[in-house]
Amino acid sequence: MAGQRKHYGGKKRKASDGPRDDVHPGHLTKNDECKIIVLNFGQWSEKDELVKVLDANNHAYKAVQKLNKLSYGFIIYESKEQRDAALEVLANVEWKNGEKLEVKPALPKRSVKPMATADEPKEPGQLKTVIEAVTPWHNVDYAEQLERKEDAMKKVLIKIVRQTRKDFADKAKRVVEERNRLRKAQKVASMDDVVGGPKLEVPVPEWLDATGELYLVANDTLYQQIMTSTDAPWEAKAKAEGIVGLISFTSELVGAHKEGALLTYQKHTQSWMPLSNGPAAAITSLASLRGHLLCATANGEIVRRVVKGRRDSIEWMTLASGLGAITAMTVHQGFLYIATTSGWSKAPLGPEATTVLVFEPAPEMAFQDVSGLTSHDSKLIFIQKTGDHLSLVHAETDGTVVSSTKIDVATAVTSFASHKGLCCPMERIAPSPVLEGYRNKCEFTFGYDVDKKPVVGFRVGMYKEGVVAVGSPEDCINVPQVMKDICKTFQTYLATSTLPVYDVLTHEGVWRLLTIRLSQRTNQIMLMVQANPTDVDAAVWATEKTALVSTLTAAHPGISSMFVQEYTGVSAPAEDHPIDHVYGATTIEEELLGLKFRISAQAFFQVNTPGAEVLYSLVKRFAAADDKTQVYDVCCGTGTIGICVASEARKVIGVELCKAATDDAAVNADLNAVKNITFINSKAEDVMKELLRKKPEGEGAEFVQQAVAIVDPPRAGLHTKVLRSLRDTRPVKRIVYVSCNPTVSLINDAATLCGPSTSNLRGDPFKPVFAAPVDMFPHTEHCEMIIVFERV
Ligand SMILES: C[S@@+](CC[C@H](N)C(=O)[O-])C[C@H]1O[C@@H](n2cnc3c(N)ncnc32)[C@H](O)[C@@H]1O
Repeated sequence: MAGQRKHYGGKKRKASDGPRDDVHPGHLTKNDECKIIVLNFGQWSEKDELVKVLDANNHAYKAVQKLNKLSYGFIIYESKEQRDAALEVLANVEWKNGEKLEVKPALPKRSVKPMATADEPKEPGQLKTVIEAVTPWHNVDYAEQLERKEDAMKKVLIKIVRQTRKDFADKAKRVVEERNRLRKAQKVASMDDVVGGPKLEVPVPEWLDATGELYLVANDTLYQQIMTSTDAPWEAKAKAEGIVGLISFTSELVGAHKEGALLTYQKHTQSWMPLSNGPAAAITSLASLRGHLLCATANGEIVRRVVKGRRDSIEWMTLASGLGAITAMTVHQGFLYIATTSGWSKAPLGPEATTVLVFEPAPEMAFQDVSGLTSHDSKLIFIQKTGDHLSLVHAETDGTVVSSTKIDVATAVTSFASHKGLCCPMERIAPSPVLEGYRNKCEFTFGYDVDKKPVVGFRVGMYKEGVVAVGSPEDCINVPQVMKDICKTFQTYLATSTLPVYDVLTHEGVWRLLTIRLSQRTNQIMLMVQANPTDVDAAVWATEKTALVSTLTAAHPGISSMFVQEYTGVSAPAEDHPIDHVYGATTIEEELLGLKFRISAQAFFQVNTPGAEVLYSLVKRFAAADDKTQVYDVCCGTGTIGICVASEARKVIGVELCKAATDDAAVNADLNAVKNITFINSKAEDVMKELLRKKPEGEGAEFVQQAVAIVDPPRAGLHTKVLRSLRDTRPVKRIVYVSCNPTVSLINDAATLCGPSTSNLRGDPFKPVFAAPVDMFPHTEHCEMIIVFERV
């Protein structure tokens, strides 16, 4: 470490002295007021990309900030006034792919509030216990955690449809505008006479019809209408004997059987699967309210399903009674509407609606003989018997009829629903094989607890919400015991150390982070201590490191490797920031699916080893590689996925940014005697285009007929250049996308792979064909998701 070490050699401050009180931690700097956050920076990992766009637009600013790890960036201005004026201008500036910059004023650092201490009143929700902060779902039954994650992943699949549909609609609009412009320029009367310019037709792929379907049951048959027009044909889809209610519920189509059971419709097999028991009284209609299933019963009640555990213990809570014969119901624009034999009523959906519903008449809906009711795109849609036939009526909320179309497949309907489908079938979530102590890597923070005592553990809330207090990891169920023990030893050591822990608010102090890696199969332990020894005398620092190594290794003989990283910066260091090896081996070894993997300190490795085995087994199955397939393992880390699939493929090429990881990957191929794999140390965006275009090389290259890309990018998702190259390379038939951030970057990347082609985005679109969530992080809301894309 260059530079002079001073101050702490003279024992000015000790860890036990606590944080400095004289520095106001929540101070607002001038810069904080003058920043704009660019939210959709994600696909451009470097700030230069934004600089280019701003310069091309002659935009004045002071600086651009972007951390490689984050998917957003900042533009800094000289003054608040300049910032405010820039906001409007920037909203119309486009990234190079035509996407508009998504900008808003950055939150001032005021949001970083002073650390709350035990004697200060706490703002509700600000401070949590460590267990709440690290494993917020620790109290939730595991079966229910899986249920919640499955529901969240289904929403991802629905959002992919919506986003892609929107992209097609926007493209169609742009085409019409362009044709109009040309029509005016060429002074011709009709669009047909326009010479040049894009074709008016923007064909929308069929899978996008999943956004809107109507279902009805008549003659014991389930019929479906794709909502392209009100008179679109009704198609028989499946047998539906005894189905007396239908509802789109957490993205599944749920049916109520006349004998009481609730069933889910399986689109791909066109069959019904049991969901749960129904209430005691016969069901006449179903509705979905804030994630709860409501049933209207033949005895005039509305009851809510209360699930205890994972669908195994069901109770029914009565929300309203004495309503007469309810023939149909739906939630629509803040009300629960019911149609009964004596007219319509509606109940406002206030906060108490999941415990009690109070109905009032809805005279505006003066429609008789209604046997099905749903809400779609701000309209009420219902089925009404008029004379000897049924009509499908679309109406406004004030009762105005927008359209009424004869239904010609039936004269009586037992149930009816609108349904927004998933973009592709999804497997049930694969649970984590281990629920406790599953993390093979943890990053512990040094800091002060709420009583200002130095501690090594986890922050008890979000830094951005002003929480800097740290708590002991002792109660964290996802942390292995040996890691907790090492933290305890370090904490005892802190009490004797002359060096204080780092204070994130004053940027003073030394001990910053302790990363522990534990190989779950070989029990080797690697430690990385991050410290800021700027103000420490060099000799003192050297003595301290020696003392630390001997204290920790004496107390924990399992420690096989130790590093120290000196870092003075404010936020996280770059991936390749140097680390000093201070003890034992430089790597540890882990085993996965019977294969061995060397792991270096800076290389990525999946944090849940048995979970990774589940994930990789699925990826291998979905990649469906054969001896005619060239596999690209994009963002390959230590080569784990590529090495696991290599035995089935003709050839595998791994691409990875981190040098330590590609070095490991090459060693790992040798360790496992895998010969048909090579690794390239590079940013994927810099090499993928060329790699994909290159003719297969090496032994058996002439047999290669298709390419499969397995992509496992960081949270920001794939770089646009990689997405473009994948789309624009015809031999890429299948993409297996493994996402650790499905609710954000996966949706965007899927829309890019599947959306309309543009001048920047060439090649036939892909379509999602299959999805499978994997729970790698029990007791937290995080979920890993795999989606397989194939060419349309
Ligand atoms: C989620 S990890 C997956 C690693 C590996 N597939 C595995 O399962 O262990 C993402 C990897 O992408 C790498 N990475 C990040 N940005 C990259 C880029 N622009 N090009 C290539 N690799 C990148 C990271 O270093 C990290 O190893």
